[in-house]
Amino acid sequence: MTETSQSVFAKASSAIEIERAVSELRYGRPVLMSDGARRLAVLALDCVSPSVYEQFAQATSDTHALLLTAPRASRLGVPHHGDVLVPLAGTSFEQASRLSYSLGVEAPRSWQPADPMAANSQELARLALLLPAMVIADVTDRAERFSACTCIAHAALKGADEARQRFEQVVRTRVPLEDISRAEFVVFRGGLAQKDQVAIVVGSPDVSGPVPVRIHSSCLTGDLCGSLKCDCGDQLRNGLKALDAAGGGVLLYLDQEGRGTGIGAKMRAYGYQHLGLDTIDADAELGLSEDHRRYEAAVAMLRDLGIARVELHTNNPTKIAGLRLGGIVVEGRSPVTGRVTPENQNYLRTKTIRGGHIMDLDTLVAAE
Ligand SMILES: Nc1nc2c(ncn2[C@@H]2O[C@H](COP(=O)(O)OP(=O)(O)OP(=O)(O)O)[C@@H](O)[C@H]2O)c(=O)[nH]1
Ligand SMILES: [Zn+2]
Repeated sequence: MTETSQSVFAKASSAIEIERAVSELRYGRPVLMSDGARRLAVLALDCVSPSVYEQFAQATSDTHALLLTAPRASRLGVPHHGDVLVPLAGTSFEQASRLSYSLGVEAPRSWQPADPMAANSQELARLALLLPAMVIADVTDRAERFSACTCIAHAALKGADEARQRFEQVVRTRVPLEDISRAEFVVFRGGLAQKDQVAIVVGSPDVSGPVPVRIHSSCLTGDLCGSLKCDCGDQLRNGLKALDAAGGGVLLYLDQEGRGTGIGAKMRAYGYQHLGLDTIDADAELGLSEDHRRYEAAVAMLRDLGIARVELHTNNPTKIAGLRLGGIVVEGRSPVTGRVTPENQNYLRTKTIRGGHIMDLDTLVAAE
């Protein structure tokens, strides 16, 4: 064995540190973040039981604080443009949970702007598909109480997504699909703390020219169950048909449930939408910004399939920008529409007005 091959597994890379931290947070255990001088203990409120929260409060001698992200702080009326920390001394688990994501809560009386390391802990929540409700304490002078916890370097978080976008094909095989002449599912594995991703190759696209490509974010409710609350199911099936009609293309089915926030957050947001909030404000109540999706995985999959130029099937300008950022040439755009229903009309209107989606909703409504 050479020295080089020994060292590969001897040293934890930034990506490994992050994946370990993500896993620990999901199991409700604290992680330590360090910048060399300071050590912060971080706990994801979304995953802990009241007893673990109380243990954490004790171990930090009640110096723990709650991170309120900028969207949540703004919804609560905190007069600061940015993330803030709210001291939690004497605050129960239920009170902390209400403060981080319930409706109709009063603004906290005491808060301070979050320092960059505390604020960046929300990156771990994003990767873990958890609400960014992080309980944080500076434990520099009592780090031994957390010696059993995974520790990550703060610097590891910056640029980690870009650094870890290597994807490998695992398997490629045919799947007969209704109304589609020929389809192959190509499974990719890799990325940072990500599940397997799938590219559906429809027909035999000519990769020497611009390839018709649809980037579809997973939507359990719409894709699988025919939910009327969004247009995803129609877009998925219409998208595949459009690629077939174009003589072949690729649909990237990305593991990005709830615009990259996860099914738990999406269902909480639906609960708030039933009470009258629109899709963006509902996410903001949960501390989430408008769109958490990233497109490095899409770029890597396209490159692996030999595709450098695309005709993108989307109404979402962010997807176009995401591919361009990764060096894919987007030569054109085709709209992808689904049925407009009484249940999804407000959602589509919000995406158009507040989200910048390119959609002539009035014409679509008139055509129904
Ligand atoms: N957080 C949140 N996510 C939602 C909501 N409704 C739908 N989604 C998610 O939004 C995403 C929609 O993805 P896409 O079908 O790719 O749609 P898009 O971003 O509108 O872009 P195009 O369809 O390409 O125009 C899916 O991940 C859904 O799960 C919602 O109310 N809240
Ligand atoms: Zn949907």
